[in-house]
Amino acid sequence: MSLPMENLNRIEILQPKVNKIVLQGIGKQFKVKKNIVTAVEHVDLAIAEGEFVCIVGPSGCGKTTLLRILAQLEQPSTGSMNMIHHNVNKPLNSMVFQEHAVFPWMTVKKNIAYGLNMRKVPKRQVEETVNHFLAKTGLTKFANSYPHQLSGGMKQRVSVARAFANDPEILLMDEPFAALDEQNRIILQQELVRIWEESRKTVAFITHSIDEAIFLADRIVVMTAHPGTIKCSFKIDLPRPRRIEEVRNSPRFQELFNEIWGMLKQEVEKTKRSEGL
Ligand SMILES: Nc1ncnc2c1ncn2[C@@H]1O[C@H](COP(=O)(O)OP(=O)(O)OP(=O)(O)O)[C@@H](O)[C@H]1O
Repeated sequence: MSLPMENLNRIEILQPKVNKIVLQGIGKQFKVKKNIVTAVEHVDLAIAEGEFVCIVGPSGCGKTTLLRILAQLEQPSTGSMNMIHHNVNKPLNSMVFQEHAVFPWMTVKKNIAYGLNMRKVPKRQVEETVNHFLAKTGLTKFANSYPHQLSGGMKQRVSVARAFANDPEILLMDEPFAALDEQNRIILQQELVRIWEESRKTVAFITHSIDEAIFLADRIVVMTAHPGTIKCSFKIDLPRPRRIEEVRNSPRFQELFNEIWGMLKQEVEKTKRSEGL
């Protein structure tokens, strides 16, 4: 069931969970030569502690801009953002990008350990954590390899392992599997779900794929066409732990897909019209 914007806040207040992230009236404008481009406007969004939220929306609607605001890489032009940071000795957030942003001069092991070493975590703990996430992402055999010796899917695994090993309170993921072939994408989605179900970190994950969003998320937020704002939100009431075959074969998956696509399609069509297509 889609939730119109006016019901969103009321429902979020009724949720017993604590909000980890609260965005109110967020807007972002960029100056391009003499013009002003409004990337996002009037974004009201709350993400609960431990919630996995996927954000979908038509191309150019401002998803990445919103994620960069959450990562504090971009300053909003309007509105306010509050994030609860429980343990200041750990990072508030880590970001995983579409293109595997790994350090080419470091081995897989060193890449995964990077954030922990920067925080001067004791060596033994670094070793344990790195070995744990090497195993979780199937990279143990490649611990001493360099990124150029790995496939695209394996490099993206390194990025995911590094983000989890860093142990942030919030994970921000910008289409992390978009550049992968379908088989690798499915395997990484399944691995991500498995790792996340153990840690239950707060996640904001951008994707163009409704299938991927339904499989991963507790809630899917649909954005409008450019300039992007929040259109509606869908609770994904599929049981966990999730297995991709079971999810895709369930009648509920089809229902959710149709409802979400119904909402998203209108925005994609608006985008096409505005581009004169
Ligand atoms: N640094 C910038 N300077 C100027 N304009 C920008 C900048 N970053 C984003 N924009 C503009 O803001 C709008 C939203 O861009 P953004 O990349 O956030 O969208 P998106 O939904 O992530 O797109 P896509 O799905 O295609 O990746 C676009 O019109 C884009 O051109």
